[in-house]
Amino acid sequence: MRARGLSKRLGGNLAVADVDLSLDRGEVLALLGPNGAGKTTTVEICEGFLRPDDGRVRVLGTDPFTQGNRLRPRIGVMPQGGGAYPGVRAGEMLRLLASCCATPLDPEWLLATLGLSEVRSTPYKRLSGGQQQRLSLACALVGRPELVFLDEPTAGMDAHARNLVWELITALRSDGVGVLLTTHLMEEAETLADRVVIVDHGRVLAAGSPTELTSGEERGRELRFTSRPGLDLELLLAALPEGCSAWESRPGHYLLRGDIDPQTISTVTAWCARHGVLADELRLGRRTLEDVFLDLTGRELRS
Ligand SMILES: Nc1ncnc2c1ncn2[C@@H]1O[C@H](COP(=O)(O)OP(=O)(O)OP(=O)(O)O)[C@@H](O)[C@H]1O
Repeated sequence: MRARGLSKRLGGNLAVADVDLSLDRGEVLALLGPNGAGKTTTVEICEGFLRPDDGRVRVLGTDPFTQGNRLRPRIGVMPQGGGAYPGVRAGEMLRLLASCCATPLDPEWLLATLGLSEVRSTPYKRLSGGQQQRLSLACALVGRPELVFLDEPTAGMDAHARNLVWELITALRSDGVGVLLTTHLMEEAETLADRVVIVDHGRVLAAGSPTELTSGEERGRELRFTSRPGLDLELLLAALPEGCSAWESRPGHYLLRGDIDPQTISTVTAWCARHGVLADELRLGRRTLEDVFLDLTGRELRS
């Protein structure tokens, strides 16, 4: 899949602004961003449900909007919120879909893999939110798609169900399926994705593998901690070795970058002691995707 310069205006808002994406077979691409970032709109353009105002997208060699009939049998779509006739039973729905596909997966196998065997005879409306989500995923996969679009695939799931879904997505990748998923969970993007595209307000803020986004040799290590806002960093900076930088990334959140060794940590805690405050949540290591988002926008991903 290749998309270049996608833009879409919805209700006066620029929901998607000049977005580039690419996804190969056997690859997981995560669109990571907070609510309203434009993830669903971008995915719906790639699925062919929305026509972009600008830009071009090709999915499996087709234009998804004008050649949807050719494309649909080859892709799987798990929309946000799912949706089905309320009285239909889980197994019945999956078998019905399987009967429309040329070479379907075994519905019973899919139900078992997603932990749904025991609710195969339960009407859709009586399934929990997480079970409805998993059934929606099973429906997206039953036709053995070459490429799948998963919009917030684990939203509302408990940890056990989420792990089942993560394992299945990993297995899809091993089978050569391309997976485009949206998420606002950085753990999900970090665990599953080969490449992550961070979006906010419809725009791509950063793109790369989780390692590229979170490390980068030039950045060195990072030390983060929280404390009282507005601490005077002058004394700390003077005591730090050359090449270290320190700043308050947002009120009460302090960040040090550079060649951080045990002495640096001792300097930081001594500086805190001089201010009569505790260095809370002191954390040394590489950045998380959450940190990347915070550094780019000054906001938390979940906000
Ligand atoms: N049909 C619509 N009419 C007007 N504005 C819309 C419409 N659909 C979405 N928007 C707006 O477009 C922007 C992007 O929405 P979109 O649903 O693509 O974001 P998202 O990243 O998927 O968010 P979420 O995680 O909440 O689903 C938001 O500002 C949203 O309010």
